[in-house]
Amino acid sequence: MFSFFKKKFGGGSSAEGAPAAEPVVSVPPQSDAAAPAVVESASPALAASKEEVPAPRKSWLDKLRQGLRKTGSSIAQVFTGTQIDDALYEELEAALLMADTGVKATEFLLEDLKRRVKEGKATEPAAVRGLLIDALAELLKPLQKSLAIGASQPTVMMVVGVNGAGKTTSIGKLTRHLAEANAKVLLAAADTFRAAAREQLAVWADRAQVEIVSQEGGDPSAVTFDAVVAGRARNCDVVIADTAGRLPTQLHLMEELKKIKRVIGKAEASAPHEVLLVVDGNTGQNALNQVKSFDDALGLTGLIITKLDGTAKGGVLAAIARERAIPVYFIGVGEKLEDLQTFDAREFAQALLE
Ligand SMILES: Nc1nc2c(ncn2[C@@H]2O[C@H](COP(=O)(O)OP(=O)(O)OP(=O)(O)O)[C@@H](O)[C@H]2O)c(=O)[nH]1
Repeated sequence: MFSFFKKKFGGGSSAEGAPAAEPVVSVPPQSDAAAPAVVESASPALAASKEEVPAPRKSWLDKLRQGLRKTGSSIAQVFTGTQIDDALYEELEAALLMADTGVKATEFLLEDLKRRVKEGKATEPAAVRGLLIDALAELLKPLQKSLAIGASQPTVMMVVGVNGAGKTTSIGKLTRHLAEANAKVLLAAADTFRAAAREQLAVWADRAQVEIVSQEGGDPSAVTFDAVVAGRARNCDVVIADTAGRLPTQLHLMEELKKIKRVIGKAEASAPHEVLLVVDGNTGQNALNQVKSFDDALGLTGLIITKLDGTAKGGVLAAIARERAIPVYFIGVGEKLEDLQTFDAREFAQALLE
C-alpha cells in the first residue's frame, strides 16, 4: 500500500515522516506504537526549519492562515490582556463558541488548557495562547491521516455531500494530483440528473487526461457499477464516483446513496474502500451535523473540508474531532489545483491561532 500524497503535497498530514521524495508506506498517524518516531516528525512546522516547505504547500498555508483569520483574530483578542483570570477563560469560551467549536469541544479545550496552564506555570496570557495551540493540535490529531491507495486495485472511492459543498471540484483536483503521480484514474459521473455536473466532471477528466464513465438520466448505481467493472478490467489504480448533492434530510436520496454503496460492493466485494464526505467548512456546526448524518447512513472513511478560505467558523474541526472523529484527508482553500492539500493537526492549530 502506498500514498501519493506525501510526495505530491510535500508534507502536511502524512504521518509517515519519511523523506518526501518517494511514495511511502502509509502508516495511520494514530498508530503511535507502530511508528513513534514518525509521528514526532510529522509536523511540517517542525520540519520547516530543516527542509524547505514546497512552494505550493507554502502558498496554500498562507491562504489557510489568511482564510482562518476571521476565526483566529477573535480568539487571539482574548490573549491581549495582562492577566490569566476567570475573565480570560470566559472570553475564550465565548470566542471558541462563536467560532463554531461547539459546546463539547469548547469545554474539553478549556479544561485541557487550564491543566496545561497549571502544569506549565504560565503567568502571561501570551503563553496561554501557545498552550491553546498545543491543546488544539492534540485534539485534532486523530483527524490526521493520509489517504492510502494501492491496497486494492482499483481503490474505489465514493464521494458524497450536500449541494455545492465542493465535491466535483475536489474530485477534479484529487484526480489531477493522482494522475500527475502516475496513478491510473477512472471517474464515474454518478450524478445522472444534472447535465452541468457531468460536464463539470468531464472538464476535470479532460484536464487530467483520465477516462470517465457518464450517462444521461438512468440509475446512478448502474453507472457506478459499470465504472468499477471497467476500472478493474482496465487495471485502474483508482475509481472515483461523484454523486449528486443531497441533504441528509432527503431520505429517499440518502437511500439512493446507500444503494450506490451496496451496488459498488456487488461489483467489487471489498469496495468501496473509501466513502468520502465533502463538507463546506464555512457552514460551521451544520458541517458537524452533516458529518454525523452521512456517517450514520453510509459509514464514512474520510472527510474533505472545503472553503476554509475566509471563514469565521474554523473551530468546527475541533467539534468534529471531539464528536465524530473521522479522518480529514484534505483541506480546500480555493478553486485552484494547489488549493487542496493534506491536513496536519499542528499546522492547522498554528494557522488558526498564531
Ligand atoms: N472559495 C472556495 N470555493 C470552492 C472551494 N471548493 C469548491 N469551491 C467552489 O464551490 C462551488 C461548488 O463546487 P462544486 O464542486 O460544483 O460542488 P458540488 O458539491 O459538486 O456541487 P453539486 O454538484 O451541486 O452537488 C464552485 O464554484 C467551486 O469552485 C474552496 O475550497 N474554496
